[in-house]
Amino acid sequence: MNIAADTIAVLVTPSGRSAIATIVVVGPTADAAVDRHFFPLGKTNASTSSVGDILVGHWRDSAEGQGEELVVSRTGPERLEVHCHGGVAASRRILNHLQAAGCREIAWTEYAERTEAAPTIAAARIALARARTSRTAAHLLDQYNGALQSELASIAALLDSQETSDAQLRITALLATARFGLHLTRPWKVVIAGRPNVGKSSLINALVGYERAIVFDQPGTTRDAVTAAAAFDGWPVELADTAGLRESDDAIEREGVSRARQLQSEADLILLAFDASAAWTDEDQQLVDAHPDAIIVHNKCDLPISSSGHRPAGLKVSAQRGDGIALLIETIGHALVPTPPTPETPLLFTDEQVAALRQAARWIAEKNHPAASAMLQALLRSS
Ligand SMILES: Nc1nc2c(ncn2[C@@H]2O[C@H](COP(=O)(O)OP(=O)(O)OP(=O)(O)O)[C@@H](O)[C@H]2O)c(=O)[nH]1
Ligand SMILES: [Mg+2]
Repeated sequence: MNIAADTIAVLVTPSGRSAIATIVVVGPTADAAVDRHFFPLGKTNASTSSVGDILVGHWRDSAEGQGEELVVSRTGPERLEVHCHGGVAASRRILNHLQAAGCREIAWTEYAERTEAAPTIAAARIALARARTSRTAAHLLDQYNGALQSELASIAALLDSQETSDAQLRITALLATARFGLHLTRPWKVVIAGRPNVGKSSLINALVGYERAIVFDQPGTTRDAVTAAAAFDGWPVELADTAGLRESDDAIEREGVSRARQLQSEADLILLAFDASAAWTDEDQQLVDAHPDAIIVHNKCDLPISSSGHRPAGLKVSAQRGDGIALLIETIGHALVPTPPTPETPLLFTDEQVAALRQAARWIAEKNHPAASAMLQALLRSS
């Protein structure tokens, strides 16, 4: 049987462990490809089914016995869905059969791009699958429902009617959303830094609620950076515990300290931890001066607080007892997103969107309005 190559097969469920996997087969030869391997229990097969039909049967190739029992449903004139066992091997086997029957396999992301009405909508659908919290998903759902799309259309209309300064203002406002928007699919990076033995590992454990990092009463315990996924106030965070900052003769510890400094430079937010029961030192002050935007955390507040030295204001916590941890979590959430966007706010949430809008802004500044307009049109509509 000669089956044309413009029929596609795509796995639309994630490749994790799930009960059921769904493979969409769409194109002029979808029926023939499925009929090769699907043997229904009833009289109706893929070719003779009507839209809405759900068929139960077995999937096998000629060399196999019974094959796998599964369900095929017709969801369009040239569109079938195969619902099989959710294991990776089960869906792979069916995809291999469909490929051998002439279907072209594509990734679900490409399928989203082909089937959604516009690039920003497809991008939102792809990003939604990567959202880690319901709060980030809500903002992405707004974009899926057209918030960004309609803002881009308004800007394009302004450009077309020569209202370029308004268009420029709206683009600038949109670009300002990128810092937040890009984090909807990438966790904010929060690093806990401080001198050895102040309780950094204890803090990460208290913040994530389980024993992620080793806590020990010897300074220099944490060598390599330890990360944990968490969500604060609904914002996904990658929390990193790092080696205590000090000069050391130990090569491994030195490597840990250099890794700690590297992570600090990449962080969205730094928590500087100090031991409240110990005297405030010049080294402590140097750390605070080097990171003026950091959240200062005075740990071990269950012990008598040392009054020696000029200890700056900060959050008082006890990682060991849990005192102050709830307030610290709230403070982190607020520091990451001081003013969360209201529902339905248009947001830029991919690097491509940011690059395109920056380029459009440059073109408007250079008075090349047709190029800026074309850039927006490319974002608005699939080619
Ligand atoms: N009393 C008291 N002790 C604490 C508290 N937090 C940590 N400790 C103790 O302080 C010691 C060091 O704690 P860690 O969490 O390992 O400190 P660290 O900053 O990660 O240390 P390094 O990895 O060596 O840099 C341990 O003995 C902890 O039990 C606290 O809130 N109160
Ligand atoms: Mg540690």
